[in-house]
Amino acid sequence: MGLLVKTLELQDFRSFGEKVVDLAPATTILCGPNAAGKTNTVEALQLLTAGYSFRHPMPAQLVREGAQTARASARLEGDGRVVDLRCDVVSGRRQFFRNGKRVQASEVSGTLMSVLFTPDDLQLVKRSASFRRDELDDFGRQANRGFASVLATYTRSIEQRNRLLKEERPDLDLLDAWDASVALGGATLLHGRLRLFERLRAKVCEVYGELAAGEGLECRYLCSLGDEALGLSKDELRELFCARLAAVRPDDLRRQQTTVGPHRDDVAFLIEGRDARAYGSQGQQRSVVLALKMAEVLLSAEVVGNQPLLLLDDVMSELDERRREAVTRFARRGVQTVITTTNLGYFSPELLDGAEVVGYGD
Ligand SMILES: Nc1ncnc2c1ncn2[C@@H]1O[C@H](COP(=O)(O)OP(=O)(O)OP(=O)(O)O)[C@@H](O)[C@H]1O
Repeated sequence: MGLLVKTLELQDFRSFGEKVVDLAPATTILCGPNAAGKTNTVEALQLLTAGYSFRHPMPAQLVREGAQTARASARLEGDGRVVDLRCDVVSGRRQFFRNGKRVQASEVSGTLMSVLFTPDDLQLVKRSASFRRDELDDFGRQANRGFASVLATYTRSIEQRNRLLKEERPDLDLLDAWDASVALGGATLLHGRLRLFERLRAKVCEVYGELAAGEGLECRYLCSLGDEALGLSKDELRELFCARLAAVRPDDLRRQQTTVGPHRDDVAFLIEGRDARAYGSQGQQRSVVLALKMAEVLLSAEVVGNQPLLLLDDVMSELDERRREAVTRFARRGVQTVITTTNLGYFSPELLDGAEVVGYGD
């Protein structure tokens, strides 16, 4: 069965003074009018399970206006275990605790993974490459504890290299040193990202086939180091990255930025061989995103050996009936799911039947 969230407690968190929500083992529907705090609740659940929030707030924004500190805590139970997760916001800093012991945000995420799906995600195929990279990296941060620090180290070295490139007369010895550091960090990041992508790819295609009556989907990782990077070892990737940095150096100096590396990569989705970004209908693009989210749920279960928590924020109103039914079937497969809505009319009688409805607002 694995770990399930039993209770969420919020104190001076976002719009709440005090709030306690008991979650059902299967589906909990948070229903209420706009601005009632439904997304704030989902945000707290994501923070406690993933260690970050999709809204990327400054810590102080999590504290209720007029209060000094905020607290979100969750009790998880399952397999004879009880785990208490807590996030305090004190003096503008977030502090995470597991069973009362202080831990890093990256350590929180290994306890129970979560997959969040919001209406903004439905644009994922159409949006710029950074959104697709972030989707992979956010998943990677939860799936592998080391991934977050590898990503942070690489991002810092790219920032430093770019800063140097922007100087009037960049010190070329220093640039050599940054190239070595960018190549090392970038190779580690790319290696981890590609392994994750490979595992996710098979599942996305399989789920898409089910959603779109057998229509064929192909997912490709578009690597700025070239297709020869795919399948290389970490050391080989570092060598390739070093060579590419040397080759593009004149261009990088002119453009004052690093033009190759995992921070420039993208993911392409091809439906029946045609790029979904350029040619896909809105419905096809939405099915790709839905398949991606479902694939993340399936892969989370494999990675941590526990079904993840599925968070669906106001997404049902954005989906047509066929895709809502697909989500409903998925939610009924034994994945603990929290869904927010302003209107229960979007839910089928089968979903409502097995769900706990929690009223928000008036
Ligand atoms: N730090 C804070 N202090 C006080 N109120 C806050 C804070 N942060 C957010 N809010 C309030 O929380 C409310 C938004 O809550 P939330 O986004 O959870 O609404 P919702 O129920 O999901 O609404 P919708 O159905 O429109 O998406 C807003 O009124 C906002 O002003």
